[in-house]
Amino acid sequence: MEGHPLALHDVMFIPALVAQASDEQNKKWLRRAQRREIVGCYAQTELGHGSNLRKLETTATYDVSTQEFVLHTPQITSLKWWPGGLGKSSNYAVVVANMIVKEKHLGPHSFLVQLRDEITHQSLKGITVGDIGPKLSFNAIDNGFLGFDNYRIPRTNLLMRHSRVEPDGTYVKPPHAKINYSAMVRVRSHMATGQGNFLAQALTIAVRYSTVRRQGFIESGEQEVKVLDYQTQQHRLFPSIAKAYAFTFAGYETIRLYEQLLKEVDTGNVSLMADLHALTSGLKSVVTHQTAQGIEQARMACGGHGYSQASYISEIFGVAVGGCTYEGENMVMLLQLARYLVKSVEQIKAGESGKLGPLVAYLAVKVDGVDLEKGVEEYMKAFQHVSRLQTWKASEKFLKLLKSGEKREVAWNKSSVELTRASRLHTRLYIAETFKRSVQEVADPRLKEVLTDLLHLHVNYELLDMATYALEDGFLSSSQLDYVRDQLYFYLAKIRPNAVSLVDSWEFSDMQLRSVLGRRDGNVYENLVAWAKASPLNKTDVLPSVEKYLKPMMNSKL
Ligand SMILES: CCCCC/C=C\C/C=C\C/C=C\C/C=C\C/C=C\CC/C=C/C(=O)SCCNC(=O)CCNC(=O)[C@H](O)C(C)(C)COP(=O)(O)OP(=O)(O)OC[C@H]1O[C@@H](n2cnc3c(N)ncnc32)[C@H](O)[C@@H]1OP(=O)(O)O
Ligand SMILES: Cc1cc2nc3c(=O)[nH]c(=O)nc-3n(C[C@H](O)[C@H](O)[C@H](O)COP(=O)(O)OP(=O)(O)OC[C@H]3O[C@@H](n4cnc5c(N)ncnc54)[C@H](O)[C@@H]3O)c2cc1C
Repeated sequence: MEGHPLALHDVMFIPALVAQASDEQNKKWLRRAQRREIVGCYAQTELGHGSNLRKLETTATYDVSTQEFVLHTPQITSLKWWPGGLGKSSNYAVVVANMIVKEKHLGPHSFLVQLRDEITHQSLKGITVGDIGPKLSFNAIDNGFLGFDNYRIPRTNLLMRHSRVEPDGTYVKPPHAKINYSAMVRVRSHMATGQGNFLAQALTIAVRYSTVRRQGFIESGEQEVKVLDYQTQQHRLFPSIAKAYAFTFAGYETIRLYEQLLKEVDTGNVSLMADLHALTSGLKSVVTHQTAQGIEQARMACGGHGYSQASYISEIFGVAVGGCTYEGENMVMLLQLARYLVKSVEQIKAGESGKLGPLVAYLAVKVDGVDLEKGVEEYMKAFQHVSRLQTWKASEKFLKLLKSGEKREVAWNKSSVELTRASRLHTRLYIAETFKRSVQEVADPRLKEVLTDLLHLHVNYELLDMATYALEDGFLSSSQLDYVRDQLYFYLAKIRPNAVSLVDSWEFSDMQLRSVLGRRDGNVYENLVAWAKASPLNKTDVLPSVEKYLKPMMNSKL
């Protein structure tokens, strides 16, 4: 769980080579990387800049006389800072640097750079590299820093699948300005399934423990109840079970889209890039945020024992919450999606609704009301309505400020909270729709029935959570919201008998979960005692600190 020092080799280094190095370059590097003859990482973020890539300070200046790039980090803030696996494990890196050719700044480009000797593993001359120190989590990964002192690499180490620098310094542009960002888009496409998996682990622990833990009574009786029978406990855990499934389904779709994008880019078609960038920016932000919230609720649902490291939930939280920051800070990424949404509104206003992509076509279609009792399709229309309402409101606010003479960037900043709200609602609609589509495709009738219950729980929970938007313009009445509440409580109770099976179906082994509370056999109490006895503090009855500190204090006459 604490991560693996070679994780970034597989997660970003190899994918960056696959997507950005030419076939000829990959003949030299890819097989070696796949065989782990060389170990690499993805070094982009700097001490002074992570979000704003256009301001990266590391430069790669082309020297036409030697046909080399000179890599340089001119000041402290230019040091690469954060890349996973960079500090100690990697001997190579894909380094993102601002490329300068014939004094022209050509923006961020990726280079393959050797950092350490392949035999001795010592850092090479001109390179300063090390570990950045302990973090909230991921402490088995050596996130590192990296500086270059006019460090030279061959021209051919610029990754040249999409753009090139010829020996004489002629620059051949890529087919899309942001094609060099593909390694990030890839990870973002995988994050919904990855985060769904973290959420699923925490829920497995909390749900299993909630069937072992007995406390209090619902009705007076002989035996105290399992805490999972409390409606509040179900409300804490079951909507997150639905989300873990929903995120996984949404993630499968974005992974498929990314694979399709890779193929299309190779044939020169970059039309999917903007859509996938917008979609994955929103999805990574909503999913990581909701996952962190869900894991924290799972921890609290385990009461005091949830706070013990024996639960292992705090470890899962630490790793998962990193996703709110890495691969693009969540607010920054929500604002990327918002750009796309505002552009869509502008297209509609210009009478070009026909040009809208399938995921935003609903922004042009007004719905007057819904009959929620007719089922999930009507809920989808309600989600569309609230997302459309907020997207139009936020866009109009921005466009009005622009019209009043504000600079574009200032108008944007003044509208940004509303814009991020629109992005979240749009993404939650997408998650609900992929959940619905995925459940429709399930062939096994018994499985379909249980997943349909989860889908119903999800749409009722989500709609209630968005109620302010739906009430704002009278789209939903308070009696409709009462119906949503009743449905929510109905599905909590309906899911209860299947709750343990739903988490067991994820098939985490005890070794994976590392949790005393979430043990498959349910023998929690005896193992908690064994776990406590194994604490290093219990190795001796009396600690050395007693002689050193306690006794002098206790014997003092003051
Ligand atoms: C088997 C695979 C496994 C994968 C597993 C991955 C995750 C699994 C989950 C859990 C993990 C499990 C175990 C853990 C193991 C390891 C940990 C995993 C990963 C951690 C590694 C982390 C790595 C990193 O963090 S790398 C650094 C990431 N950095 C960022 O994300 C920076 C964010 N900033 C940006 O991306 C950009 O600066 C920006 C915000 C997008 C702005 O870019 P800029 O150039 O300034 O452009 P703009 O002027 O704003 O926009 C111009 C125009 O371009 C459009 N645009 C921008 N980007 C893109 C793009 N990528 N594609 C297409 N279009 C783009 C933008 O929208 C705008 O368009 P417009 O003008 O039409 O509006
Ligand atoms: C666990 C972990 C692993 C990482 N792994 C890697 C790696 O392998 N390789 C790599 O290169 N990097 C890696 N990173 C770095 C990571 O990608 C960046 O930290 C991340 O992109 C955020 O950038 P930042 O640190 O500059 O945040 P900042 O941009 O400084 O964020 C600070 C605050 O400013 C706000 N903000 C910034 N810009 C804007 C804006 N335009 N509009 C509104 N608000 C804004 C943010 O929302 C945030 O609230 C990793 C980070 C972590 C935590």
